[in-house]
Amino acid sequence: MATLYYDKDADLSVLEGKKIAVIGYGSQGHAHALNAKDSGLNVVVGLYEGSSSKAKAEADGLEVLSVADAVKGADVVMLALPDTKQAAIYEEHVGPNLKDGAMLMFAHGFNIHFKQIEPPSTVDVTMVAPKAPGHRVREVFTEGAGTPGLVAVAQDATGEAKAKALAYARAIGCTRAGVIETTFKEETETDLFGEQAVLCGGVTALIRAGFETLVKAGYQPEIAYFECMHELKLIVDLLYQGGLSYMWYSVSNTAEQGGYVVGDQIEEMVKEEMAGVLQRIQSGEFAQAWIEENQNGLPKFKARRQKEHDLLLEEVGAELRDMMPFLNAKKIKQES
Ligand SMILES: NC(=O)C1=CN([C@@H]2O[C@H](COP(=O)(O)OP(=O)(O)OC[C@H]3O[C@@H](n4cnc5c(N)ncnc54)[C@H](OP(=O)(O)O)[C@@H]3O)[C@@H](O)[C@H]2O)C=CC1
Ligand SMILES: CC[C@](O)(C(C)=O)C(=O)O
Ligand SMILES: [Mg+2]
Ligand SMILES: [Mg+2]
Repeated sequence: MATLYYDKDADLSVLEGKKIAVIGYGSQGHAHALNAKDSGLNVVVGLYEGSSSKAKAEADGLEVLSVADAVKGADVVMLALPDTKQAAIYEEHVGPNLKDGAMLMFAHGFNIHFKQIEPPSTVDVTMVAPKAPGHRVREVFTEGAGTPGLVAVAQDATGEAKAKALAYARAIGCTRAGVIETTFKEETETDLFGEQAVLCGGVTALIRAGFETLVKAGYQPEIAYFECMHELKLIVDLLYQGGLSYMWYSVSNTAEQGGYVVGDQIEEMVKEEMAGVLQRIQSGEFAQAWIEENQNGLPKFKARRQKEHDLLLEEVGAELRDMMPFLNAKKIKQES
């Protein structure tokens, strides 16, 4: 049985009056910094000169310092930086300025588990990994709720690492929903597997394949979009609220019967592939390839991102979302 922590198990006062440095102000960083500030903690943000996030953080009422100055004297340092940039930034700006007894934190275990960062024995090393995209971590918090998270301690130099990590989890709203105790290894491997095989890779593959099958067969792209993408959110809402049973209860019996028959076929087709995906994560093969792709300047990653952006699915979807102002549709500028 998993060990779960809620607000009642996390004492925020252990971090009150301490300097909390959130390094990076992207998806996770902005949510951590703002939620922790709203929880009454003393937060500064660390960014590089010229960062596009700097003006945003300042407009949000946060003090922005260089990474080195943010880390100096900090009691807690959360590395909310892209995984593949963390090691170099740690080496140059974080490690040399980290005080003894500070807590170095991660939102994902990649760099500790794959040994890209090896902190000194004088600091606590912990993780609070929200199981949600950062923008939702912030939005849900402002609605008075929270996103679930995972907590892990890799190194306990002070004897207080877990209490401080739980206090941080409370400050960003995770203990409102439930925080599960884990290890860096378990978080890293399950997170990579989830995002690759199910949440991001798996789901988008099903959407693209469904959309393209219908369009190729001559059906209107707008109908294919509603069927394979828009309605997915409404189905997922049912899963989120009541699990598989509530979703099956809400859809028609015809959908349920077809869903079982075809769903079982698809499951059979992907299970072996999924085992391979997990094996490549566990062996470090995925991590190594991803680190090398970054070292080469991301040619394959950028080409694949452009291909996704250029899909008919994306063009049709943007037009339809524009007709539904209540969606608060988001537009992403494609980097060159
Ligand atoms: N995205 C998510 O929802 C989730 C992410 N995580 C983990 O959280 C961590 C952060 O990921 P994510 O939030 O996606 O990252 P983002 O890419 O969204 O944000 C990265 C931030 O780091 C800044 N940055 C980049 N280079 C430097 C530098 N040299 N010095 C200082 N700041 C820099 C960026 O600035 P600029 O804007 O100028 O580029 C940006 O503010 C990762 O470990 C990730 O695995 C965990 C759970 C979910
Ligand atoms: C599902 C993707 C994720 O793991 C997350 C939002 O939890 C990430 O790395 O962004
Ligand atoms: Mg995740
Ligand atoms: Mg992830």
